Amino acid sequence: MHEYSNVDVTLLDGKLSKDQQETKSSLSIKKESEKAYILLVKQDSSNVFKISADESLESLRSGSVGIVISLPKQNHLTYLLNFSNREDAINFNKILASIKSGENIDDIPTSQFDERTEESSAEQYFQFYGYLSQQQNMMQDYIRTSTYQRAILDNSIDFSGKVVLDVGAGSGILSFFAAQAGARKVYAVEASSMAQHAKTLIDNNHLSSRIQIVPGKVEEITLPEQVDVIISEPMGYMLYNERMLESYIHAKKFLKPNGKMYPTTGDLYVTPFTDDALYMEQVGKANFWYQQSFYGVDLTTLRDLALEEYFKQPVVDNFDVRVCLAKPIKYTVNFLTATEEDLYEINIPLSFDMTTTAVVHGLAFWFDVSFDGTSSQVWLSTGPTQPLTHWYQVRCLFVKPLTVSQGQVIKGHAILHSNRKQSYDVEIFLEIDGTNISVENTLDLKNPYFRYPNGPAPVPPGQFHESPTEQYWNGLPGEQEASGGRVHPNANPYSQNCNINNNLNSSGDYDGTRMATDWGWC
Ligand SMILES: C[S@@+](CC[C@H](N)C(=O)[O-])C[C@H]1O[C@@H](n2cnc3c(N)ncnc32)[C@H](O)[C@@H]1O
Repeated sequence: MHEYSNVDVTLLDGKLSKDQQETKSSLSIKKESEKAYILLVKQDSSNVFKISADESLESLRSGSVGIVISLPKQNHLTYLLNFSNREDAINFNKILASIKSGENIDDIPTSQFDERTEESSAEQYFQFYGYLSQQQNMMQDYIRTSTYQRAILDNSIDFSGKVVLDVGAGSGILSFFAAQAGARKVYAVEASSMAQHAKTLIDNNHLSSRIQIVPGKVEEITLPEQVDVIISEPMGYMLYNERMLESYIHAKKFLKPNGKMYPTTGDLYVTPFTDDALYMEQVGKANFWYQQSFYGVDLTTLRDLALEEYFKQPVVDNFDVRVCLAKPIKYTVNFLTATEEDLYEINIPLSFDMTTTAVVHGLAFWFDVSFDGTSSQVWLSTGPTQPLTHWYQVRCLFVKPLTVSQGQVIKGHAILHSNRKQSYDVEIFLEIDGTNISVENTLDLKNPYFRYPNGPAPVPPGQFHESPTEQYWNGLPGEQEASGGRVHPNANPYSQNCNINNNLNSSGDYDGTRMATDWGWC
């Protein structure tokens, strides 16, 4: 069934009685005995009309939220339906078009989410988020959760007495922060079975009068009122994985004019990197298939395919920022102004001035998001110079690296093509400017290689410009004075922040979305 709330209806030839002209009715398209019907129901549950939706029905968009429908079989009665938002009007019109073209109503996707998602992907995705352990994994990412709490509490002026929508509430943790900041009402929308657990937490924290769980997908639920603020944590690997940002943007149909979005902007950074160890590791794995007599079997014909397969996997881990070869390029999305369509294909033109001669093995990615509150702007960064988060950083390798000389310019692009697996195919291309020497690859962001970092990222070789032994011993306590009290030049930037103890889930499997990690406390 397809449902739309808060629809105003007007009979254009004026025959609709005053009683029938009840505003804010709910409209649905239903199937009964193999026939599709449009049903308009008033708030008191009485019917305004029930008409059969078939090929004879005529419809026309009128403005951004209006649709005129005309019923030739009923003396050309003509109604103007004004929807509460543009998305609903577009969706309703699309469904009418499908019905008129003879499509079975059961085969028509019920929402924007369904339209862009394979059923099997959605099933696995929401099953994953139904586990308490997965919610815990995110909640225990201290940098992530603390930054959200600071962003909300530092801007309590945006929340106090306000109505808030939490998109993908999970455990409800962000809804609790909104309540702590004084929100009058929070609608916590959650599509997985975690919704029930969140309700338990809300009841037990005596907040059921202020936080209301709304089970379901944000694309498919209705709310009784428009909201002042939308909060969410929709970021996946490389910012865009999971395609949940589209659900976050979709939720703007519930936002009052000039409402706020927490987070407000997302910046994806891209830069070329060099890392022989990573490159050789991937080639080494594929070289297993070079064997001519593995238990007496010749495997060699599959070696090239294996290489292709390994290099299709984006690598999720952390690295020392010195593997980066140029200042990163930034691609910004403002969630207040972006549309869902803007995220279908993300095209990032690239141009880097090489300040050193190097072998470029691929492109490195990370992201920052900002919370633009009225009192203060707060940032959450997943960059290699910042404390590690459960998003790590992501690197996409070329099968053949590119050797570039100092002073040369490399140009190209990174294009993220969305797919129906709630992820992206990542197309990367680089060319040395003024030559025809280029490299390219297309990777599958849905299937990354988790290269679990067990401690600080190693310093790239060749970074010492003084004797490391002298530096170390002169830097020991008691030697501070002798060394001029300088900070050890190769101090691990993370060691002061967090001890990260990563464990894969017990089966060692990739869990489909975010890696199962066990976050140690700082
Ligand atoms: C990354 S988790 C964040 C959970 C929680 N907000 C937090 O910060 O800890 C995303 C949550 O959004 C839910 N979700 C994803 N897409 C959704 C959608 N379209 N509608 C409703 N919930 C969704 C998932 O089930 C998951 O629990």
